[in-house]
Amino acid sequence: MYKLVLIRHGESTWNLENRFTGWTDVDLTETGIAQAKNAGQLLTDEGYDFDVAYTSVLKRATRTLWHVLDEMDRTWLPVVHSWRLNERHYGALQGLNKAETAKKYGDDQVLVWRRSYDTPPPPLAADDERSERGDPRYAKLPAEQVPLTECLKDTVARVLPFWNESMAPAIKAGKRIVVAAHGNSIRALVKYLDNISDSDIVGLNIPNGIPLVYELNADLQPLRHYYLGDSEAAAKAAAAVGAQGRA
Ligand SMILES: O=C(O)[C@@H](CO)OP(=O)(O)O
Repeated sequence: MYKLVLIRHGESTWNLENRFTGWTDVDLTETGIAQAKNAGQLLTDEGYDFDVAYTSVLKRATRTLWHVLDEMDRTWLPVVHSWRLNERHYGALQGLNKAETAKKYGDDQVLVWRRSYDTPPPPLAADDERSERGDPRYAKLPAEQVPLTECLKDTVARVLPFWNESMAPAIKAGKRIVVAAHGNSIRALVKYLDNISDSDIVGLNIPNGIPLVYELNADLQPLRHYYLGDSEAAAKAAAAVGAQGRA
């Protein structure tokens, strides 16, 4: 049996301000730092240890990982960064307040933009100053691979090659891995692992900074999954994430 640990980053400044974030590179708040440290402490208390860590190229996930590894006295572990673990790109919604957007367009429309499997939010214009095209961290990608918007289906399509080519082989080689990523890149992975339908994935929300453990069989099929620590608190925090897009 293998174990895979997924952690959504701690609270970010734009989580606090309730703004659509996507690929915008905002930092953690003090609460977010405390959540990340707490996740590291929980993992230590429960006897977890890792051989390799994975994260995105965004600082809220990277710094979450740093705090987790620091708490575990594992700052020396190899860390693999990939843009493929980035948050789902939020297109022209990046920067807007979620509740205000729901006031303007309605809760149902915002739910579609936030959680539907295959309807992307309106795209950014390529020359919009918010576009990440031209950002040095994506310099090796062809410009058209730097998204202007994404639905979850698009995110699944770019997370899965990384799972298949890097993470899954590492797990099968016996490496214990921890992944610090984002609400929707984790939803993409969970949808694939648990084979969740396009309609059921709408109801899945991932809370900040709580380790989500997947137990996998030899073929990397999930046997069970659970949040470490207080499961009621995790369920409440996930429901609160769901409510962020209401007017
Ligand atoms: O804004 C975002 O990028 C994500 C995660 O914070 O939000 P949501 O939960 O609305 O998909």
